[in-house]
Amino acid sequence: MALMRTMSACVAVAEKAGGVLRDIMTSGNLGIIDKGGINNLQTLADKKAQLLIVSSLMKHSPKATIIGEEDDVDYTTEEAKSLITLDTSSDVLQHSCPESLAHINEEDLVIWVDPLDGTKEYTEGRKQDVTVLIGIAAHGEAVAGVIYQPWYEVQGKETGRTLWGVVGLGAFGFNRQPVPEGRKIITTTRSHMQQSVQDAIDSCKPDKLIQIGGSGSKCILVIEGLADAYLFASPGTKKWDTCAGEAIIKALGGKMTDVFGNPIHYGADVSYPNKTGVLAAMRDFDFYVSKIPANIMDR
Ligand SMILES: O=P(O)(O)O[C@H]1[C@H](O)[C@@H](O)[C@H](OP(=O)(O)O)[C@@H](O)[C@H]1O
Ligand SMILES: [Mg+2]
Ligand SMILES: [Mg+2]
Ligand SMILES: [Mg+2]
Repeated sequence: MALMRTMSACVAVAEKAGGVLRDIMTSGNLGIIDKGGINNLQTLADKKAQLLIVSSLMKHSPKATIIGEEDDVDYTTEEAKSLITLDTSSDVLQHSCPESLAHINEEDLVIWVDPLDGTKEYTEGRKQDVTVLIGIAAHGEAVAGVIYQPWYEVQGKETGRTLWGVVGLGAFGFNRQPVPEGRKIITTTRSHMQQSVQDAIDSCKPDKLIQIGGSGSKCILVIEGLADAYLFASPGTKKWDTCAGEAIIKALGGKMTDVFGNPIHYGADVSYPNKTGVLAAMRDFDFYVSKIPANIMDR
């Protein structure tokens, strides 16, 4: 039951953090900082949303390990205390924990927090690409996750939405489109395109390519059946970019690995970068793996 309790808090805090992203965007004062590297920005929203999420989860699930993207956040301040919320999601709590995960204790959990995925797009006003990502791993594997989309539109209104899932239970908060047999639509980076990424895509001969920002937004395309694979043959994403999406995709019967089909490990002691890229698909997974040249990232 520890997993469902923690997951119910993750869903509630992801939604609250989405409110922080909306408020700071509305204020117009984003406080953009360049963290170095290619298109690697931080804003006041990344920091405040992480402060809210991590302070709240430390209080709610004190025995879990929590790893957030931003490393310059002080959890001992008055601001941190004022942002703590112990809300939980009744949508999550109405479900029982799947038997396969019932033995997991709070101290087994590693929570990967990306308070604002798609920061570059956030600074450009590309709000549909922005998400809040919280993934939960146990014994090294992604087991549960929430993706909150603060600017998701319903009938022209930016109401936001929450997609969440637990492996062995299922995934909720979206409608999956019926997907024609054999279709190959690939989604990939918008702002980190390079030769290895293009070569891997070309080798799969997709029917169509969708380039959007953010790892969460690309996972959503796969989850909803609007894309068939998320393929990024390059270093660039980190464990907090992929854990939540991987858990939801797995909960739906799909798969996420590196581009060679090797599992991504999410234990507390792993290195953060996904050095050998990302591949996620709901079906035809082996087809995509078979098309990736073995030396794709050494060229
Ligand atoms: O949380 P941020 O830093 O916005 O996460 C980014 C990654 O840093 C970035 O590398 C990924 O690149 P693309 O948008 O080009 O795919 C992005 O997916 C985000 O996850
Ligand atoms: Mg970032
Ligand atoms: Mg990210
Ligand atoms: Mg981020």
